[in-house]
Amino acid sequence: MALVKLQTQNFRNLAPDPISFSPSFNLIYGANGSGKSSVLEAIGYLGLGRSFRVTRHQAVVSHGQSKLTVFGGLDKGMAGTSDDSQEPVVHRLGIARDVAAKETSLRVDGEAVRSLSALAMHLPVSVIDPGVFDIVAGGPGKRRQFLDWLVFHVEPSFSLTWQQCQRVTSQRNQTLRNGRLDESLMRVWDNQFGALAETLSDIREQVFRKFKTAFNEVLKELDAGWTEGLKLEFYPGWDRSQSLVEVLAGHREQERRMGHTLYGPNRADIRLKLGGRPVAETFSRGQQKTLVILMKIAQGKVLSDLGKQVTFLLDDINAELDVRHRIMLARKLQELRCQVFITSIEHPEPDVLWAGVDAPEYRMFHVEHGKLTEE
Ligand SMILES: Nc1ncnc2c1ncn2[C@@H]1O[C@H](COP(=O)(O)OP(=O)(O)OP(=O)(O)O)[C@@H](O)[C@H]1O
Repeated sequence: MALVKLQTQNFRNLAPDPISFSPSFNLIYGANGSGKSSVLEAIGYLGLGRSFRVTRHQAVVSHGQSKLTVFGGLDKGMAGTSDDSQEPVVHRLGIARDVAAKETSLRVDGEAVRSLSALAMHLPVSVIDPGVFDIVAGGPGKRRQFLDWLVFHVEPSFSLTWQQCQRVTSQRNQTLRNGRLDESLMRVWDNQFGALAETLSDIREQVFRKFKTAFNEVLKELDAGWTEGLKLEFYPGWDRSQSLVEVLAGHREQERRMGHTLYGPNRADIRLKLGGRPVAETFSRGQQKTLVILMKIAQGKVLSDLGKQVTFLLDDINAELDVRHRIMLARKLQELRCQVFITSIEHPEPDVLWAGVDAPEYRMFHVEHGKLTEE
C-alpha cells in the first residue's frame, strides 16, 4: 500500500492543508528550516507511531499547542502501476497525541484501535536518514531494531510475543536486583522467558534467512570487489545448541552480580563480518554506508516479494551519499516498486537519477514555511 493523502494538525511547522502524494516517487525540496524533514517525520509518525528524529512527542507538537494529529489515506499500490488521482483511498489511518494528558489515540478506517501495530502493519515505513548508518557502525540494538522491523512486517504476530518477552525480561531483571535471590521465583521467570525466547528467536531466524537470501541477491547484482567474503550471521542472544533455560541456570551468579538478563533475545544481533572481523573495524565509512543502503534495499525486496509495498523516507541523503549511490538506490527502489519520498535542499534532478532509463511516475513539491506546493 502507498500513502497518497496526508493531513496534519499542529505538527511542527506544517500547514494543515491536505496533500496528495504519488504512490511512486515524491521529490520534496526547500530551503533549510522550511519543513522537508517534518513532512517525512509526519509520515513516519503514522507508520512507526513515533518520531524517527526525536524521542519526546512534546518536540513534535507545534509550539504553543498541546495536541497534534496526523491523518493518512492509503491506496492499494503497487507503485508505478496506478494513476493515483484515479485510485481510491482504501484505508484511513489516524493518530492523535495529547502531550499534556500523555495520551495517544489511534484510528484505522474510523475505528479506534489500541495497538500501534494495527497502524504500522498497513504502512511499512523505512527511514534512510543520516542516523541510519549506525546500523553498521553502532551497537547491536540498532541491528536488532532493523531486523525486528522486518520480522514484524513479515509476521505481525511477532509483536505480541515480543511485548510479552519484554515484560518477562523486566520482571526477571527486578528479581535479579532484589538483594537475596529467590531461586524458586527465578526458575518460574526462566521457564516463561525461555519459552517466549525460543518462539521469538525461531521467528527472527526464519525472517533473517529470507533477508540474507535477498541481501546476497542484491550484493551479486552490485558485483563490488570490496564485499567479497562479507558474512552476515544471526546471533539469537545465546548459543542455541543449549536451551536458554540451561544457559540462564549456568550463569545465575554472573547475572545476579550484573543485575540484569545477559542471555536471550534481548541480546540478539546481526553480525556483519569480513575475514572474521566486524566490518565496522575494516570497512571505510563510505563502504559502511553502502552496506546499510544494500541492507535496506534487501528489506524492501523481502516485503516486495511478499506483495507488500514499503514506503521509504530518504531524508537529507544528498549530504551522505554521492550521486552514484543515490542513483543506485533510487533505481533499486523503483525496481522493487516501493513508494519513495526524497528530500533535498537543491531543486531535484530527476534527469540525473534516471538518466538513460525510464523514470518512474513522480510528483515534485516545493516546501516553504511548512506549506507544500506541487510543481
Ligand atoms: N514544535 C515545533 N513547532 C513549530 N515549529 C517547529 C517545531 N519544531 C521545529 N520547528 C521549526 O520547523 C521548521 C522545519 O524544520 P525541519 O527540520 O522540517 O526543516 P527542514 O526543511 O528539514 O530543514 P533542514 O534542511 O535544515 O534540515 C524549522 O524552522 C524549525 O525551527
